[in-house]
Order: sequence, then structure tokens, then C-alpha cells
Amino acid sequence: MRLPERLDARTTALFLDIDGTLAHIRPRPEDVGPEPRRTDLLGRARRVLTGRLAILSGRSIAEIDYITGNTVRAVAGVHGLERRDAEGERRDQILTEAVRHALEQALLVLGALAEQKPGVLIETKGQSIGVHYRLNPQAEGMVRTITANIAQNSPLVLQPGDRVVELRAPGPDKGDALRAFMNEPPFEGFRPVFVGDDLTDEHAFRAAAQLGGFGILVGEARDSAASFRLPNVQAVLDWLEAGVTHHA
Ligand SMILES: O=P(O)(O)OC[C@H]1O[C@H](O[C@H]2O[C@H](CO)[C@@H](O)[C@H](O)[C@H]2O)[C@H](O)[C@@H](O)[C@@H]1O
Repeated sequence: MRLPERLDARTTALFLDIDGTLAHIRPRPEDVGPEPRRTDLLGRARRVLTGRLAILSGRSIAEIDYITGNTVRAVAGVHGLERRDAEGERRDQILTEAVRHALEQALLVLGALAEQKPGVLIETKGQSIGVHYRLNPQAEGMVRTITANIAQNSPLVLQPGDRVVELRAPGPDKGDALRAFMNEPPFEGFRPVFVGDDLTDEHAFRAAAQLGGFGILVGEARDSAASFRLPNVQAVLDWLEAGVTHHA
């Protein structure tokens, strides 16, 4: 099946991932910032879809707002652990004392690892800690062993990603976040379409399909719950331009 060239804006609720979907992958997380074309496209898509646009990202909501130039009100951050609904109300997962303590302890161990392994970067996101090894691929084995060990001995959950392993609080994933939005105005009753690239995006591909919509995988073909595929970020931006915002 070919990806529809144009989405029917009258029936669609659109959900978008950021890194690897709306933003090119960069060496470090902080290398990604606002870009005029993306900001403009998101603003136009939000208007065409009369507010039925949400971001589902592994980044924190603060980072999402920065990268998207504050164009989207409905956002889920940290893979679903943070959420702001279309009214602007925060609906974050509440951290238990045990999880908070485990995150603090994990940060000590992972900080020491980063000092020992140049190029290993620690990203703290409140409910999750990312251990990035893109700049030091040889450290992957050690990063995986240490994070798996922490997860085995704590309430934290492993979340592997693109050259990163995260230790996150247990709780909602991107699929749960998509379902939560779909139970609220202005998304309720519309057809969810989710565009994403990473392993964590599979939860949302499945949720979109279960709710009568579909997913679009960005990148190389792989075993995925998405029904369609776009090759890269450029193709996503072009598709948004031609297929979503053409009325704006
Ligand atoms: O769900 P997403 O919006 O796709 O976010 C997933 C993770 O993206 C970021 O890390 C990835 O992108 C970085 C910048 O291109 C890259 O340096 C890193 O190697 C990638 O893993 C972000 O830093 C994470 O917090 C997100 O979970």
C-alpha cells in the first residue's frame, strides 16, 4: 500500500515524534534546536487540523517546547511519562519516593561511567536518564551492561533507543499517551495517524492501528506495526508540506 499523498484533514488527528522524524539526528541531544521551516509547518498543520496535532517524544516537555518553538500545546514527553493536554493542563506521571531514590542512585553510577568513558553523555530528564554512546560506540557494551544491572536491581525500566539506553520510571508509554489524547477533545472521534522512527514509537504505531488509524515509519524498512514508511526527515517535512498543510 502506498502512503496517501494527502491526509484528510477533516477526519485526522496527527501525532508526531521529534528526533529522527521532524529533526535530523545530530551527534549530541543539545545540537537539536528550533528551525524555521519545522516551526512554520507545525503551526500550519495545527491550524489545518483545528488543534488535532500532538507531539509524542522521548524528550522532556521543556525541550519539546524549545525545539518546536512553542507551536504545539498537546504534547507527551519522556516517552509518555509527561503529558500536557490540549487545554494546557499537565498530566504527568507522579514519581514515587522509591523511583525518585532509584533515579538519584542511578545518576551517581552513570555519572561515574561518563567520566570514565569520554563521549558517553548523560541526559537527565526528571523521570528518565538517557545514557548516550553515539560519540563513543565502543562503550555500547558497557553502557548496556551497567544500565541492565541497575534496572535488575531497582524499580527503573530499560528503554533502549538510537545509540542511547534510558533508565526510566515505570508508567505510560507513547501508546498510552496517544490513547489518552484520543479520549479527550479535540482528538476524540477522529482517526489517529502517528509518524515516528524509533523502537519506543512502536507502542504508538500499535495504538493508532487499534484505534482505526495507522502509523508511518521513518527510516529503513523493518519489522514494524506501522503501515507505511517514509525514508527520512526530509521526506516527512515534504509530506507534511504537501499532504497536510496545503490548505493553510
Ligand atoms: O521520541 P523522540 O522525539 O524521537 O526522542 C528520542 C530521543 O531523542 C534524542 O536522542 C536521539 O537524538 C539525538 C539528537 O539527534 C542523538 O544525539 C541521540 O543519539 C538519539 O538517541 C533525545 O536526546 C532523547 O532524550 C530522546 O529520548
